[in-house]
Amino acid sequence: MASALANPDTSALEYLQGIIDGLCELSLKDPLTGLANRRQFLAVQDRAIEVVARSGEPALLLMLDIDHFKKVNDTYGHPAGDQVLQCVAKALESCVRPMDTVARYGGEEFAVVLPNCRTSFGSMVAQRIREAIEALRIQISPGVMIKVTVSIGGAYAPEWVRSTAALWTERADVQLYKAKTEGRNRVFLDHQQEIFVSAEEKSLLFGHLTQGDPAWVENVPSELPSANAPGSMQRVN
Ligand SMILES: Nc1nc2c(ncn2[C@@H]2O[C@H](COP(=O)(O)OP(=O)(O)OP(=O)(O)O)[C@@H](O)[C@H]2O)c(=O)[nH]1
Repeated sequence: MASALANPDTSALEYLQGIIDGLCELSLKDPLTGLANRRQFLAVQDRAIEVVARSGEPALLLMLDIDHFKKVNDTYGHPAGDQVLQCVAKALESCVRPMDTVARYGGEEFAVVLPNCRTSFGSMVAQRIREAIEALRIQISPGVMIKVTVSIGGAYAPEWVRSTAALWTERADVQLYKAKTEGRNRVFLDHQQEIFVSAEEKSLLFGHLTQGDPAWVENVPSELPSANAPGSMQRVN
């Protein structure tokens, strides 16, 4: 955008395009790390859920949180903390495929959406990320090198339930919480093989059935258990 503004020969159309590109960049990227911001992350997550529902290809969501990050800020200062966030962001990007999306979820928390990630690879990928961060040596000032670790929680998008992004994130967050409470610098994945349907998900299911969506009629078992308390988990089959 800056170059478009600086060049007096730039046509009005190019100038406008520059502004639009700049605004898109601002609205989708985290300014500190250059990663996708939460807005873009949510869009990517929604797309991944659609693909999983249509193709059945498993998609993995990893939620990562830097361990004891407050200590980094308190000991070395906020700019050093920012530097750590930037280094971790770069390392995360180098660990995944171009088709995967690394996002800054907020503060010292990151998220990675991995479409088409076979369930047998999930732990391997997450451990590789954990090890890569542990191996980082971050120079925050001349002669001062620090290292950090991350805790990681992951969950696969349910394959036939058109789940919501919020519920998917919640399941990964439960695993992240486990990783934190079990000692940090570790990975926990939701290996739930059976499909559980919350009351909220069930209302989505019924919604589609009443609209007569044939894809849903094909996939839904003939007997669905009745919903009890709101938010209670129900097993289907
Ligand atoms: N430097 C910097 N710090 C940030 C930023 N966003 C959030 N933080 C800091 O991140 C820290 C998060 O601390 P806590 O939530 O206590 O978590 P923690 O110290 O990592 O501890 P655990 O997560 O339990 O391992 C706080 O000190 C925030 O100020 C940022 O953009 N830059």
